[in-house]
Amino acid sequence: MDLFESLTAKIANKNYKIVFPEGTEPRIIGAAARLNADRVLKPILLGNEADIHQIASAKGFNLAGITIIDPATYPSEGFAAMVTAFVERRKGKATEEQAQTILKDPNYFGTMLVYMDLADGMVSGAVHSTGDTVRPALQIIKTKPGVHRTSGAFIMQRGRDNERYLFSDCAININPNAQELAEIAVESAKTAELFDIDPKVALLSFSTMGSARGDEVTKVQEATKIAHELAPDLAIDGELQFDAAYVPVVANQKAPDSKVAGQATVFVFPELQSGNIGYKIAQRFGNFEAIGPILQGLNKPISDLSRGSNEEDVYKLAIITAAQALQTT
Ligand SMILES: CC(C)(COP(=O)(O)OP(=O)(O)OC[C@H]1O[C@@H](n2cnc3c(N)ncnc32)[C@H](O)[C@@H]1OP(=O)(O)O)[C@@H](O)C(=O)NCCC(=O)NCCS
Ligand SMILES: CC(=O)OP(=O)(O)O
Repeated sequence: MDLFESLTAKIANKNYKIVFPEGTEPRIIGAAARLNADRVLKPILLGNEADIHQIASAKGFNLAGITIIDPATYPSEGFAAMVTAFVERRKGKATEEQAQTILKDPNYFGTMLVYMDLADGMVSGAVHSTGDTVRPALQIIKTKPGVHRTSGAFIMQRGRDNERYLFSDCAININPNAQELAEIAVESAKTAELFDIDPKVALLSFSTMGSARGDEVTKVQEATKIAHELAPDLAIDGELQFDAAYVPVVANQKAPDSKVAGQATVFVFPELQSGNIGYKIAQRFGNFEAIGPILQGLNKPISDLSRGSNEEDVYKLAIITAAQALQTT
């Protein structure tokens, strides 16, 4: 079964509420209208109601039954409760006065709806940068016990036979150290399983099993060792060049003893430059559909779109976000 058919079946009838802070963006409105019409989930659009309806009617989108919340006119009691919850969560890092201003930002407002269980997940980033989209989640939702860093994974899929992989971290950690990279690898395996990918995890480098030297290579070697300690039962190996990880004949030559080389399904990049560039090359040259970034390791699901996303990407990432909610509700 197609991944999205199977995820849609899993979340059907759960009525998950997914909040979209960029409620006046046509790609968001279009995706929300479809998600609502398909009865996949309950979208909440943030923004000025008149503006949203005007854009929807110009584009022919039907918003009947969709909740619209305008943070500017949110009931004062509800806003006061939000301010109190935010100040308490930030523990001395924001005053009440600062909170009043911060919570006017739609990404903070939407994240607070999730934190306060008024929504089950959030999808944003079609207009905002990743930093502006995820910072509220890092500060408010925070990571699950035992996870130190959230990271951003992409499901990469292509073709009718559902060729599907996971790439990470393509979104968050600019230069993770060995410990952080190991944790990203282990979290990525869990994300892969959630989306029906059998995790065989390759820690990528420009070196395969010591073929080159340098601090960058040592970091990946150390991360592989730590990842083995963190998850001894996981199929995980490194350091591997991409061809050694992906192409069986190259794997035979470069890493003949590896149980991952040549058959990797989860590709962990050594730092963000290569991760972000790598997924976009596979997407734009390789015709892979890139769904994400899916934020891993957070207490509740928050997803960050690429600003290059289209309506279909928004639709699919909302389904992924609701599917993550299955794990947390
Ligand atoms: C994600 C990012 C915005 C966070 O940067 P930042 O806001 O400057 O982070 P700070 O160091 O000020 O930390 C802010 C808070 O987030 C937390 N945090 C930062 N990075 C985190 C991570 N990876 N996981 C979990 N928490 C994190 C900090 O602990 C801090 O929490 P606190 O305020 O409760 O103490 C930054 O790492 C970044 O810009 N990454 C690249 C994003 C990007 O452009 N990607 C490419 C396109 S997808
Ligand atoms: C994930 C990503 O690269 O996001 P953007 O294209 O918005 O920078």
